[in-house]
Formats: sequence, C-alpha cells, structure tokens
Amino acid sequence: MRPLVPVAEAQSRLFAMASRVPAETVPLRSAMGRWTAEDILARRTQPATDLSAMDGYAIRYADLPGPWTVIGESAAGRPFTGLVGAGQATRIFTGAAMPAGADTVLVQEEAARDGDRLMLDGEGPAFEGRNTRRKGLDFATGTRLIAAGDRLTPARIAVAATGGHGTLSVGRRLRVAVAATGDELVPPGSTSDPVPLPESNGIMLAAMLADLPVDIIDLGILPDRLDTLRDAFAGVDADLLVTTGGASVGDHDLVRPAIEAAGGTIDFWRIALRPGKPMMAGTLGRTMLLGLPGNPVSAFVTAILFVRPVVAHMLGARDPLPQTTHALLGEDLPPNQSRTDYMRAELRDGRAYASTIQDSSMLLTLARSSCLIVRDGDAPAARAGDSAEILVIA
Ligand SMILES: Nc1nc2c(c(=O)[nH]1)N[C@H]1C(S)=C(S)[C@@H](COP(=O)(O)OP(=O)(O)OC[C@H]3O[C@@H](n4cnc5c(N)ncnc54)[C@H](O)[C@@H]3O)O[C@H]1N2
Ligand code: MOO
Repeated sequence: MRPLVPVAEAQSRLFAMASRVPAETVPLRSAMGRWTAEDILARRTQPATDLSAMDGYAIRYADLPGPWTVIGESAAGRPFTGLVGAGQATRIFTGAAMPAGADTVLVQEEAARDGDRLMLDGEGPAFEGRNTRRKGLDFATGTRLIAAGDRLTPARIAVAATGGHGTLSVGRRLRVAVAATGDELVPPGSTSDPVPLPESNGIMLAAMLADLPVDIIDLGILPDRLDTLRDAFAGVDADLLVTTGGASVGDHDLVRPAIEAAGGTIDFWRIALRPGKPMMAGTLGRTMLLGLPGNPVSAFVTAILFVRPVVAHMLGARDPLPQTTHALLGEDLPPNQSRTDYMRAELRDGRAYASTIQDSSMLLTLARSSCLIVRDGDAPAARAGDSAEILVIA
C-alpha cells in the first residue's frame, strides 16, 4: 500500500484541486456570511461633512465664554445654510452638519437660553472642535473597507452600506451533496427497533456546514451496492460530493470503486491521521469528492480538517484552515504512534483532559468533548502541565 498522506499535504492538495465558485452580485441583506470576491472601496467619505456629536449649540471656540445670539437651527438632514459670525450660535443636534463659521459645540447641559440669548452655564468645551466629528473621521472615498476574501460579518455589511454600497460581489453559494452509505443505516427516528443503526453522519455534516453559505443536496442513505452507488454518484449535480462510510478495505467498502465506475478518479486515499485514516479525495466530472470514513468520530474529525476548509476555500476564503490554540494538559499522555492524533478532550479550568477511551465510534465521548488535543506523529510522552496544541470544537 502507498504511504499515508500527511494531514498538511492532504490539505494543500485539496486546495489545489478545488476551484473557487464564480462571483455573483447580491443585495446587502443576502450577503451575511459570504466571502467577498473583490476589494470593497468606499464610494463616499464618512462623515461627508463636519458633524455635531452632541445636542447643544454650534459656536466659534474663540467666542468663549459667550454670550451668544442664536440665529437658527441645524438638525440631522436639515442643515443651517447661513454663516455663524462672531458672537453668534445655532441650535444644533447630534448628527447635524456644523454650520459654516462654527467650529465647536457647547452641550445643552452647559448652556442657559433666554429667547435668542445664549449663555455659558458650566465649564464649556475644553478645546476647539470639542463635540464635533470631522469630515472623513471614519473613512474617505477610496478607502478599502473590506478586502477580497474577507468573510462578511454584520459590522462589515454595515460599513459597506455606509460606504455607499447596496449590493456586493461575493462568491455564490456552494452546492454540497451529502451521501451516507451502509446497509445497516436507517433515518434517525424512523424506527424503535434497536437493531438498525440510526444514520448520524449525514445529519452531523449538514449541521457542521449550517453556518456557511451552502445548499445541501441530501442523497440520503445509499446501500452497499456498487451499481446503486455508481448511479447515484454519476447523477450528482453539485460542486462537492461528501460521502461517509465504505471508505476502508472491506468487501463492502465500495465508495472508491463506485466513483471510478461512475467515471471519476481518486486523487489520494488514506491519511496519516487518527481518527480518519481511510479518507479519500477525488473528482467526478466538475464535482470534487471527499469520501469520509464511516466511524462517526472519524467523519467528524475529517469534516473539521478537510470538508469545512475545502468548502471555505471554494467559497473564496483566504485562510480556510481551522485555527488551533494552546492549553495545558490536565494529565500525562503516552507517546503517540505514527499518525497525527486528534484526541477527544474536555477543557476544565483551562486544562485539557483527554478521554480515557479514544475509540472512533464513540459519539457520546465526542459530544462531551470541548476540544481535540493535536498530537504529532511519533510525539514523545507528554506530562500534565505541558502546553499542547488544541482545536476547540464546542
Ligand atoms: N482491515 C482494516 N479494517 C479497517 C481499517 C483498515 O485500515 N484495515 N480501517 C479502519 C478505520 S481506521 C476506519 S475509520 C473504518 C472506516 O471504515 P469505512 O469508512 O469503510 O466505514 P464503514 O465500515 O462503512 O463504517 C464504519 C462504522 O461506522 C458506522 N457508520 C457508517 N456510516 C454511518 C453513518 N452515516 N451514521 C452512523 N454510523 C455510521 C458503521 O455502522 C460502522 O460501525 O474502517 C476500519 N477498518
Ligand atoms: O482512522 Mo479510523 O478513523 O481510526 O477510526
């Protein structure tokens, strides 16, 4: 058998294979969570003119300590069009344009007014320009507001709106087909008979992609039959096909021959990873294939390390890999074997405690875990208190 592919090499080979989705223009209301296809530049300056930051009176700082004559009013959207001269002031409100001639705002809590006559009633503004926002304080026309390949967040959508955009160019939504394989599987909740195994990988994968701009095409549960699998795979109309199960070497592990029978090619198979060794990657026409192992924890770990990053890469992300961090180990760990290990673990009081049994079928252990401890292949034994690389999962 060929040597196992290291995790990082598998990731870079996948990114090289996976093409990016084309761009489309969407209204801001549909842009949340999408990746920008180009730099977004400001089409206007913000603020477009000097504004008041407070409710009060627009004055000339040089006229302090007053008194002043109030000659008009400037409200947000309804500016004062005249000129504020020596000894003059206008009423002004938050967000209103500063009238020509005025440079400072006296807040109304520090002012006393009698008809047109305005007097200082407090300390007054400490410096020229106090309580105003200068033109261009936030950004000027042409400023890059969002870089190409950034993911759109609520704040980025708001800054795009303020920058004069009503639509944005983003990567289109990705079509991901998901197929579970296995004669032992039934849909979740479909029977009270304890013998058949409820399908969980497909539903878990859909949940793991739920926060991404992805449309799931659910191929359901496919039987362990070469002709059925071949026909189902050949009919897929998606950017990415993710299968689970049937990836290993048993007589009923048919995903690989079925992809080949459908006219596809397997680019690589078997990763230096635990759990998740039998994962395969390939292409079927214009559809990319990720064949995940059937063991539920193996499917989860390969989805974190390969499916989500490939999906993010295809959607236009610049930095699609999951971010790891560090934690102190709660207990000693034995030396690792040759595959990179992602150990299910709980984070308690900032320390990571690995589960006693690391079996790739155990979903309850996974569901109780908040992180995976990453152990390099052939890593030596580690001691409680050592720093370890972890991947937070919950
Ligand atoms: N002789 C060898 N046997 C195995 C090897 C090996 O190298 N040599 N690798 C083992 C490893 S590692 C893994 S991981 C598994 C993966 O095998 P498959 O991808 O072929 O998975 P299945 O055999 O179809 O299923 C494994 C296990 O998971 C359950 N399963 C499958 N699909 C689902 C689903 N959608 N929802 C819930 N549970 C599912 C299935 O019932 C099995 O119990 O192979 C080892 N064997
Ligand atoms: O790699 Mo398998 O995924 O150890 O259980």
